[in-house]
Parts: sequence; C-alpha cells; structure tokens
Amino acid sequence: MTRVYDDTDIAAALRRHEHKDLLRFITCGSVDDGKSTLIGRLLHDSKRLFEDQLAALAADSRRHGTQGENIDYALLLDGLAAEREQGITIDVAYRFFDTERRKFIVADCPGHEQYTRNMATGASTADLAVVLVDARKGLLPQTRRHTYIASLLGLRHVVLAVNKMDLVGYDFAVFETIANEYAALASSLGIPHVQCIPLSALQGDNLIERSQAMPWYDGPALLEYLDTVQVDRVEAEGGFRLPVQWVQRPDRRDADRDFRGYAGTLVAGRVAPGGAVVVLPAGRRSRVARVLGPEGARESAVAGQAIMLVLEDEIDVSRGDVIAAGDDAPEVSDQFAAHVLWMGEGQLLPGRPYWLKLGTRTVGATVSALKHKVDVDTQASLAATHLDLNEVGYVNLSLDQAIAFEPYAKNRALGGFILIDRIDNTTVAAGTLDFALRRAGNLHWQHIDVDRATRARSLGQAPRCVWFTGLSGSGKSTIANLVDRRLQAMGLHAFVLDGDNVRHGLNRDLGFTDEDRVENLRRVGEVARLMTDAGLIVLVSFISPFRAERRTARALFGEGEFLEVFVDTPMAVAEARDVKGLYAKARRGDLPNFTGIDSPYEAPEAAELVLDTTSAPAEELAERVVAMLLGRG
Ligand SMILES: Nc1ncnc2c1ncn2[C@@H]1O[C@H](COP(=O)(O)OS(=O)(=O)O)[C@@H](OP(=O)(O)O)[C@H]1O
Ligand SMILES: Nc1ncnc2c1ncn2[C@@H]1O[C@H](COP(=O)(O)OP(=O)(O)O)[C@@H](O)[C@H]1O
Repeated sequence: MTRVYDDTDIAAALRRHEHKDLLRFITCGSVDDGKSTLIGRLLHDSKRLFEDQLAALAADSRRHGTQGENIDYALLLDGLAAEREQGITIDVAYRFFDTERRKFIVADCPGHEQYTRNMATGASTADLAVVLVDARKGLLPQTRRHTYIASLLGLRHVVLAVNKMDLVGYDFAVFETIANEYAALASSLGIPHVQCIPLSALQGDNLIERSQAMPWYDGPALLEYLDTVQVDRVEAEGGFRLPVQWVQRPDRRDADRDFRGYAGTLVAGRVAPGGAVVVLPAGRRSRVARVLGPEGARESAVAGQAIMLVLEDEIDVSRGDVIAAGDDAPEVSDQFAAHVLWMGEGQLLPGRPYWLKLGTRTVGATVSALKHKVDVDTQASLAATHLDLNEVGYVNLSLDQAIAFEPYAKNRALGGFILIDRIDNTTVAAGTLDFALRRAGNLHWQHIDVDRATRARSLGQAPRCVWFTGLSGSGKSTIANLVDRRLQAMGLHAFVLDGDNVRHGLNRDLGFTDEDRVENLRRVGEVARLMTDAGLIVLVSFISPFRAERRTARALFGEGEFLEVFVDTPMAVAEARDVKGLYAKARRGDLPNFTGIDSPYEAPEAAELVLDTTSAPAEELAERVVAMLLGRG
C-alpha cells in the first residue's frame, strides 16, 4: 500500500483516514535552505515511502540529483518538470502523508522571491507554517517575507526549522542567536505560537526522532511536534455561520412539497434545531427547524461540517447569503479596510472594477483608495499609486452590494476573499478584510421627489451617454462638437464633456499615468451619469484607452442608454495631423505616457458605432451619430 499520495489521491486518502485529525501545513524557505530535502526525508523516514518508489528515486537521483550516488531527497518533491530544469521550486506542490495519530497535507511553497503568490495560495488553508533557514545564513529577507505572509494569512503557529546544524558543528550559540531573532520577528507580527527546532535534514537530526548530536536541545523533533501540536481554530467559537452554497427547492413529486433546504459548509460555531437565525445581508429572521447531514436528520452540527438547514418560516434565501445565529450574527457592510496581495500580471489600479468573491458570494468591487503598500521584507509602509505582481497593499474596498463578513483574524472563511479580473476572469489578488469602514453604515440614499423619468419627459428627450473613444487627434472633439451643434439646432439638450476641458477643472489633479487615467474616467463616468439623471444627452470625448474603464462607465447606465463610438483613426494618420504638436513632443521624449507611443490604447471590440475618419468627412460622421441617437441608425 502506498502512503505518499498525489493531489488526485488526496480525497480518497482522506476518506480512508476519516477518523484521524488533519493538520494542514506549509513549508517555505529560500531556494538553498534544503526544504525539499527536509520534506522528502520526513516522508521517507516516517516509513511512508515504499520499495518501488525508492527504486525509482534512486534511479532519478543518479540522473538528476546533486548528491552523487546518494539518494537526493529533494527529487521526491520536485513534481514539476520545470523545477528540475531550473533547480528551483516554482509552484505549490501538495503532498499527503500520515502517522498513527494524524494525517497531514503539506503545501510545499516556493522559496524564490518571485513566487510570493504561490505561498499565499498554500497558506490560505494551512494551520501551520514550517519556515526553513540555513543555520549558516540565519534570517534572510525571504524568511521575513514568508513570515509576514504567514501572519497576514492568519497562521497562528510557526515552526522555525534551523537546518544544516551539522554544518555549524551543532553549535548551540548559532541556534540560539537565530531563534531569538526569529522570536522577536514573530512577536512583532503577532504570531502567538513559535517553535524553533535545530535540525539537519540531510543527516536526519531532529526530524523524526530527537538527535544525539544536540544534547543541549530538549524540545521535540519536527515530526513529533507536528504530530502533537494543538492548533487554535478560532472558528470553533462563537455563533454559527453558514454561507449558502445552494438552495434545495421543493420538488413537485416530493411528498413534502414545502421542503426548502439551504446547503453549505458551516464555517463557525454550532447549530441545532430550535435556534434563532438571521439571514444576511437582508436581515430576515427565523428559527432552525431541522439540521440534515449526509445520513439524515441530526441533533446538531459544528464548524467544518457540510449540512443542510431547514427553517421554520418560508423566507427568501439565496446562494451567497449567510445564515447565522440570530443572537450573534456577523456584521454587514459594503466598505472595508483590507490587505490585498496582488497576483495579477498587470497592475492593481485604484478605481478599476473587479469581482470580489468571498465565501459563496460574488459582488462587484473597486479599490477606492490604496493607502500604502507594505515592504514585505521589512514590513515598512510605503506610499504607492498602484501594486505590481507579488506586492501587498493596504486598501479601502468599496463593493456594489453589502455582504455579511467577519474580520479575517476572527474567521478566515468570512474574511478572506479573492479579486477576479472582469475581462479575463483570472484571479488577480487574495485579500483579508480587516474591518468595515464606518461611513458605509452611515450613508443612505436621499430620496428626491422629481425622478429621472419626469426630468427627461419635461425636456422632451431620452437621456443618453454617447461615449467617444479614440487616439489623441483621432477626431473625437471635432465630431462631438458637430453632434452637439446639430442636437442644439433640433431643440434637444446636450452637453459635451471633453477630456482637455474637464482636466482643467474637476480633474486638474490628474496626469496621464495608468492610475490617473483610471480615476479620470471613473469621475467623468459619474458626472455623465448625473447629467443623464438631469435628462441630458451627454457627449463624452475622452481618449478612454482602457476597456475596463469603458465597461465600468457602461455599467452606470441603463440598457440602451450608453452608446460607445469608436473614432477609428490609424495612429499614423492621427500623428500626421498632430493638431496640438503633442505627437512630435512625445517622439522627442518630452511627453511621457503618450497614448499610442508609450501608453497603450485598447480598441473597442463591440462599440455601438465605428467611425472611420479616413473615409468620410467629420460632418458626415457626426450625422451618423445623430442618426443613431434618434434611432434612425
Ligand atoms: N500623455 C498624454 N497622453 C494622451 N493625451 C495627453 C497626454 N498629455 C496631454 N494630453 C492631452 O490630454 C488629452 C487627453 O485627455 P483624456 O482625459 O481624454 O485622456 S484619458 O482618457 O484619461 O486617457 C489629449 O486630448 P485629445 O488630443 O483631444 O485626445 C491631449 O491633448
Ligand atoms: N473625418 C474626420 N473626422 C474628424 N476629424 C477630422 C477628420 N478628418 C480630419 N480631421 C481633423 O483631425 C483633427 C482631430 O482633432 P480633434 O478633434 O481635436 O481630435 P481628438 O479630440 O480626438 O484629439 C482635427 O484637426 C480635424 O479637423
């Protein structure tokens, strides 16, 4: 029977070992700290490897290994081909092993500094981190970074494995200096439980059994510690929380036609029939009628169990809601202070819309302010306007709907989130909610009696936002101006918002970096929306080079109200026109971040209208816009 499992076998293995307690841990350290050797040896020496695997390993070691004729334990973990080629670990590899007492899932996190995001991935579900250092080198910037990420992701237990003690003559003084320095670091980060263990992964000292080589150490060997440590699981305390994964609706063939069950995994507390509940974010109240598990009705359920709840009253509950204890419910908010670890290839830009997924709920979100970024090596706060790959920032988040949440430190399931790019659906950040911003609860919509429709009627027109986008000099202002004149002549009420003009006033504080353009467009979108609320036809003439911001603007308007017009002029033509001499300036290097030269322009993919300014005069193109507006297009 094999006892070292691949990812795919984990579920099956877990079923076989259901009665045993599970400890999830991550290992992290620098490339040369001997991490892979340590885990390989841990698996090997705990007799979880079997003969055929050992034979394969011996053959591999001779081919790829760095240990001559000896077995290279590092190869046990190097699942990815690329790792072998580069000699560094580049992704999280999960391994499963067990002892008589416990089963373990190890996420082996990369040491290379480019791969902080992989560590965050591994740490988000772990109970404990094993941080490796080389006894000869002591704490390195990576050690600090990994410890910071571990604390950010709520790990309350860290083992500092001081490896390669054999190479420092098993010297107590070396160990003591490192251990003291690390204890200070962990305490400054608020990590409550730290165990420092001196060991040699290569020699097997203090790995499985206590080593004779270091009689001065009277603590546990690594495996012994992992086997017995009692991890804090804060989720077990307090009122229960059930993020609803799916709703079982009544089936017409069902004997019990009123049956309505809410299924999910309990992420905190304990629930039993009769208990008062509140459904969030709406705040509807009821009581638990029944608690169902896979084997039928049960008397209660606790955090970690997958259940279905049946309530006494028929109330509206949908996927993404949180059912919680009526007398101890989480808060609801739509504005937060949060930490984010940026994993996107592009930059995080405040003001750009993302999807935020927290538990079973997905809502629209923007970073409304980037307060600072954190230097993960020193934990210093640095001023920043954006985040790059692997950077950590402290931000204000604004959601387009309120959600039930808890601070991450209290509950990882209701405080941990990811941000998803709206265009390509990739995960671009992992984050932790710290607290709700007070203003969220204190702001309300003020009702105004004269509504949008009434205003539009009194102006005798349908409000619209016509959004011209195109390169500088493409012809946006020229055409918008002609459209404005025509509408005016027809007795309609229009207004031109032109980039150049708005940048003289409202947006005077903004320049042409990506982050400033995002904010520029966010503001003008909001202004355009207010103007359509007032009943106007708004002609927005901004380069608006990014798809994401045009999409955000569109989302502010009702169906059919937002009309995107791509003023399609080839770069060479716009540059030849060079109305304001800006292209020449940019080519000389006197105007940085110029669109089309050293700042991107993302052409629309589905504009309502595309105007080719090289094939028709401006007047004719303006006429096409008017025709579209009047429904004659
Ligand atoms: N670096 C750089 N890049 C692009 N444009 C620049 C730059 N510096 C100044 N200008 C002038 O600013 C006008 C564009 O402002 P916008 O607000 O429309 O730009 S954006 O939508 O925020 O990208 C633009 O006006 P138009 O030529 O009418 O498009 C330029 O005149
Ligand atoms: N078919 C056309 N449509 C719009 N502008 C044109 C056209 N053909 C030539 N032009 C010229 O191109 C220039 C466009 O400048 P402008 O409208 O200020 O562009 P933008 O506002 O996009 O920067 C103007 O000088 C305009 O006369």
